[in-house]
Amino acid sequence: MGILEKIADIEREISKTQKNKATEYHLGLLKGKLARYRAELLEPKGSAAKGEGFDVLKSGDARVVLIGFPSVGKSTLLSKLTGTKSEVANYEFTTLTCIPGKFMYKGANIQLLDLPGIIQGASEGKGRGRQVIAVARTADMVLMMLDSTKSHSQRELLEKELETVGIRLNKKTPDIYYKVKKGGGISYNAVVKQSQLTERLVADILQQYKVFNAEVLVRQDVTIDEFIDVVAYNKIDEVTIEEVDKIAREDHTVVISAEEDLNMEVLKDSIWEHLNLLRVYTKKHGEYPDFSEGLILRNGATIETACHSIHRSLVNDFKYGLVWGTSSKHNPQRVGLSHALENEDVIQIVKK
Ligand SMILES: Nc1nc2c(ncn2[C@@H]2O[C@H](COP(=O)(O)OP(=O)(O)OP(=O)(O)O)[C@@H](O)[C@H]2O)c(=O)[nH]1
Ligand SMILES: [K+]
Ligand SMILES: [Mg+2]
Repeated sequence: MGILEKIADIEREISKTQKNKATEYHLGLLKGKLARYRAELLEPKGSAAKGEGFDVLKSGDARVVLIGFPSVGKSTLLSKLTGTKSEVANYEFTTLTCIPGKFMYKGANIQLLDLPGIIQGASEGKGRGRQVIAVARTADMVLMMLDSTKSHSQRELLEKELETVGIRLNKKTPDIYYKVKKGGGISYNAVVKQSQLTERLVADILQQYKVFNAEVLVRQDVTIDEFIDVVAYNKIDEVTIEEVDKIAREDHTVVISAEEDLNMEVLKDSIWEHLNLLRVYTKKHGEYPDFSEGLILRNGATIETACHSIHRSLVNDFKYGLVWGTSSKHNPQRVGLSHALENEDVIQIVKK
C-alpha cells in the first residue's frame, strides 16, 4: 500500500471514530501515526527534493511569510486573513507546499505565504526545511507563529532554528553597502543623518568581522527598532486570561486567536508597522487629495520614487513637487526629486 493510501485509510478511520473518553487513546494513536506518515511525505525524495510547489511568484507591495512549528495555526490564519483556503486539520504536517494568499491593509496589497510546519533540524534539511527556509529568505518579513498552549521554550527553539540558517531575527539587514579595500582604514559615509549609528560603531562592528579597510556607505537611518520581528502567539482562546496577559508582555509579541477572530486588526497593524511602508496621497492642482487611494512606497522613498510609481515618464516632465505633511518644513513646501517622503504626506507634481 502506498503512503497516500495509508494516510487516506487513517483519515477515514479518524472521521468514523466517535470522539469520547473511551476512544481518546485510540484516536491519539491514530493521529500520531498520521503525523508520522505525513512527515514522510515531507521528506524530500527524487523530484520533490527540487521544491515543487514552493516557487510562488511575488506579488503586491510586500511579502510576509508564516513560519512556525506544525499545527500552531498557520493555515487557519492564512484562511482568516486572506480568504484563501489552505487546508486546516488537527494533525501535524497538514500543509505540504507553499500556499499564497493576499490581504489589503491601509491601501497596501500584502502577500501572505502559508508553509509546512518546520521541525527541529529543519536547518539541516529535515522535513521540507530547506524549501521553507528558501521561501523565508524571499520575504520582506517573517511572521513567527507560536502556540500559546505549548511551552514557552518554543520561541527560543524556533529562533535558534532560523538563526542557524542565517535568518537573523530581530536583525533585518539594513541598507549598508561596503567594499573591502587593501588599505586606508575605514572610510564612512552616511547619505542620511544617523540617529544611532556612528563611524566608531561601524568600525567596531567591521572589526569583529576582521574587516579593517573598507569603504562604507549607509543609505538609510539605521535604528535598532527597525530590526524587530513580530511574533504571533495563537490559540489564546485556549489559555487563561492571566497566561494571555503574561505572553502579551513579551517583546514584539501579538496575542491572537485565528480561529476565534481575536486581535486580527492588531496583528495586521503590527505587520504594517514592521514592513515600514509609506502611504502617500497625490493631489491635482486646485483639487482635494484623493484619500481613498494612495501610493504605497518603501521606507526611504523620495519624490523621484513616487514619480516612478505614478508614471514611467513623469520624471522627464518634472518641474518641482509640492508637499504637505510631516516631511515638509511648511505647507506646502516646494521640493525637488530627492526630497524624502514620510508616511501620510500629500504630494502634487508640477510638470514643465
Ligand atoms: N483553539 C484554537 N485552535 C486553533 C486556532 N487556530 C488554529 N487552531 C486549530 O489548530 C489546529 C491546527 O491548525 P492549522 O491551521 O492546520 O495549523 P498549521 O500550523 O497550518 O499546521 P501544519 O500545516 O500541519 O503545520 C486545527 O485543529 C485548528 O482548528 C485558535 O486560534 N484557537
Ligand atoms: K495542522
Ligand atoms: Mg498548515
